[in-house]
Amino acid sequence: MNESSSNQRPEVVWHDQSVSREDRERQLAQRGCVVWFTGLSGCGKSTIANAVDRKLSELGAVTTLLDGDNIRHHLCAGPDRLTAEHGPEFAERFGLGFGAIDREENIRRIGAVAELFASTGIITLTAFVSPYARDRQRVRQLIESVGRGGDFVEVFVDTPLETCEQRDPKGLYKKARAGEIQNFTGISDPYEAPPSPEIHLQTADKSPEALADEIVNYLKQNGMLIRT
Ligand SMILES: Nc1ncnc2c1ncn2[C@@H]1O[C@H](COP(=O)(O)OS(=O)(=O)O)[C@@H](OP(=O)(O)O)[C@H]1O
Ligand SMILES: Nc1ncnc2c1ncn2[C@@H]1O[C@H](COP(=O)(O)OP(=O)(O)O)[C@@H](O)[C@H]1O
Repeated sequence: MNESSSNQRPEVVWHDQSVSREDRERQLAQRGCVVWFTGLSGCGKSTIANAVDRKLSELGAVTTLLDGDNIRHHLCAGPDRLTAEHGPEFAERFGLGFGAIDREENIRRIGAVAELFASTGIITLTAFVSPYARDRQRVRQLIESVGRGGDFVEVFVDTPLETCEQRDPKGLYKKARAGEIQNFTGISDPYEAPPSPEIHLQTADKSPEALADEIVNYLKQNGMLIRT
């Protein structure tokens, strides 16, 4: 792949690497891809993604899991986490919150990291609310333009808001309803459901294990796991 045409600055030039993606995928006996979970807070993204990760690992696949709460500790930390070490100006510039532009940058960074993993032949699972269709579409474009069509597998974890709010494992819905958290997805901020995800998980009355099996079967059927 040659990205020099997309560079804005001529002094920054794309450098092809000597071990190709195909070499790495042959070695791993799998196809690098991004399995992108999206849905409301509490819909089950982390639980199902962890179950998929474990099942794939048991099948001998090489995987990684990027999970919202963890990524917001470091790569996409908020201003509060950055101030002590980097100072207020840096924290203000690079720290991310939950406004629309902050979420856009959050998803852009994660998309770029996911692309790096997928290009190394790794089955990359991501679990982010990612409420905006345009942000997810941009990641899809990146993954598929650097890799191949079908490398971006969007998984809509479709759990009704009422169920998520009943679960409320972190007490965030309660705080959002009380006005203590602003821009809370589903309460005071939008969630744009994917119109045509590769996998639409209707979670009602299904266990995380059963839902994870649906995803593993999709990956097997679509040639991501060459050894099985
Ligand atoms: N305002 C607001 N809206 C939504 N979610 C919030 C908010 N504030 C904090 N949280 C907690 O942060 C987790 C979502 O982070 P993400 O990085 O996945 O969000 S996003 O993709 O940028 O929209 C989300 O994690 P999950 O519950 O695992 O989805 C919440 O625990
Ligand atoms: N299919 C399911 N059925 C019942 N409970 C579930 C299911 N999936 C997740 N849960 C529970 O819902 C809560 C939120 O799940 P979690 O994976 O943390 O959601 P998210 O990552 O989308 O915020 C957890 O307590 C989890 O055990």
